[in-house]
Amino acid sequence: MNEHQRSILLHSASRFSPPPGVKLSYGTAGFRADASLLESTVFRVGILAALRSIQTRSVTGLMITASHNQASDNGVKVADPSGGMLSQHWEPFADALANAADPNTLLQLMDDFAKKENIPLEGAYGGEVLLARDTRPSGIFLVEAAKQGITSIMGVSATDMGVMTTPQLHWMVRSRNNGMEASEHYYYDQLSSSFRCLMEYIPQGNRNNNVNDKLIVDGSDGVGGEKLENLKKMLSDLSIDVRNRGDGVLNEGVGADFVQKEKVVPRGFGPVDVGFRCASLDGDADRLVYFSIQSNSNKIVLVDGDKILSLFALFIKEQLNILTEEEDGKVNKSYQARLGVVQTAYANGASTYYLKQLGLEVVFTPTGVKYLHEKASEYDIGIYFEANGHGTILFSESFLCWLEGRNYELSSTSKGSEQPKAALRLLAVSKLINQAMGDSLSGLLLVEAILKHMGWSMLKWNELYHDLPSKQLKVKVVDRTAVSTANAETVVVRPVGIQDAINAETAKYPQGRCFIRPSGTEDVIRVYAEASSQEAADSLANSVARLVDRFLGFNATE
Ligand SMILES: CC(=O)N[C@H]1[C@@H](OP(=O)(O)O)O[C@H](CO)[C@@H](O)[C@@H]1O
Ligand SMILES: [Mg+2]
Repeated sequence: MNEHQRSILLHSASRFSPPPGVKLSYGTAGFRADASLLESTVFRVGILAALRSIQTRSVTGLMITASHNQASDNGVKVADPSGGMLSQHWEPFADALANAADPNTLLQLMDDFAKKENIPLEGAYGGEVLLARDTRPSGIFLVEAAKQGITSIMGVSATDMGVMTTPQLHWMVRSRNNGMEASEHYYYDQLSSSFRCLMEYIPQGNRNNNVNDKLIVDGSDGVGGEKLENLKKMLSDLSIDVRNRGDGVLNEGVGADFVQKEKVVPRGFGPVDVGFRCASLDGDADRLVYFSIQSNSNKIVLVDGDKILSLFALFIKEQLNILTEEEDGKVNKSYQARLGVVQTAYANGASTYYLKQLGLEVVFTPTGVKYLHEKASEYDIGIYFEANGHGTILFSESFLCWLEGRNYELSSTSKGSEQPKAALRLLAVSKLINQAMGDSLSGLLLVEAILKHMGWSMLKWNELYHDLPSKQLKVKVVDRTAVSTANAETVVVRPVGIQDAINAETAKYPQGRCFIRPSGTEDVIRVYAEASSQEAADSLANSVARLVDRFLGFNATE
């Protein structure tokens, strides 16, 4: 890098020293920590996003959020030009940048990386980073640190999009790079118009089925509530009551993570809501779960990401079947779309069984949406979801091209039949559902449209299959990196011996399944267990947690 660039960087980096003794890692979802520790990290991620923009000659994104974590935490992550997560091969560089002890080390790292990756640092190529934050107050000063980082790279500008949901920011990055308008208005417009299109093609018999029509949404006191309020104004076919819009404490006793893990009624909901369809978003609105409240109790019936995935898969499969069937019942061989479903080991075993029974191809990846997203993008239509409610449907370019053509053909030859409607429905889904990442707002509209299409109540949807009882625990250990896993995190390869012990324990339980893995966002080992009864799942999880403690705990005996 030239002297001018060096001096700009040395000057700005000297104002953002990393907190001593703190080692951060990019993890499953970027850097996360107590907000007071993050200023230098965010500054450096600003540099990273700027370099990525120069290298790819495209717009990148920087999002400041700690999602479902407590309000005092914050975090930062980069959106790649596609709108997806930062390319995995940049993560070690992200770690090194964040942990560089002083400005000179930082510059040396940048020099080496820029050489290796062929990134010109002389300001010859302009770049741009879109940045946004969630509603955390600490986001205000962290955005400033990010801007300093971005603009300390010559030729790169920072465009502050303000307070946005994480999926909105990723959507905007993707749109900009596809040459489309990236405004928030256009985002709402695309979602609401494709939703209207889906409603228009609802089968006749189900149009006026108004049972339990109101949807009540818990906004987790985060960014999603307000955004949903805005979106709502553009929808006429849906009655939505938005609660927890930001007056209470973010993520405290509310939100998708709380509802999914605790399976109890979130704050702001009560007995008057029994019988209604309810949904929870998380703090940055990239997760969605549904639930209903059981009468006279604090308990809920949870309809999680696995069931949203199942509903989507069923609908997509139905539309594909209509579209590829010839009038006389034979299958049209012109295009056999590859439909794939992607889950993680946390998916309830009953959902996997159900999806396979439907004849779908189901594959597994490690936890973290970057892995699921990548896998799903290998299909013509790839549907992925984590049980916690993060997921989306990806459509390949070649499939969309074929679909556009088929739609054109059908609109002139088969007017009025189901086939053109199926093509239009699939095209509408591809516009409604966020192609950059899981998005609770677009996911919610698609769930609502499909329930209307099927004429189903939430109860009927929930009856698709019955979840196997499960239990999740966290165990604090001396060093969670001592655990390494294989086969999409279902088998522990290190420390030696623990997997045999887990197997022996699991074998004692009918329909037992259990795995452990180090969390990518918290300093814990997670234990997941499933069995034929809740007592059995609890007991299996507890015994395996004890095993983890024996092998890796503070008084380890193995
Ligand atoms: C069991 C669980 O819910 N794990 C979550 C959690 O990751 P961990 O690596 O398990 O901490 O946060 C991730 C980011 O939000 C999310 O992708 C993932 O599904
Ligand atoms: Mg989130």
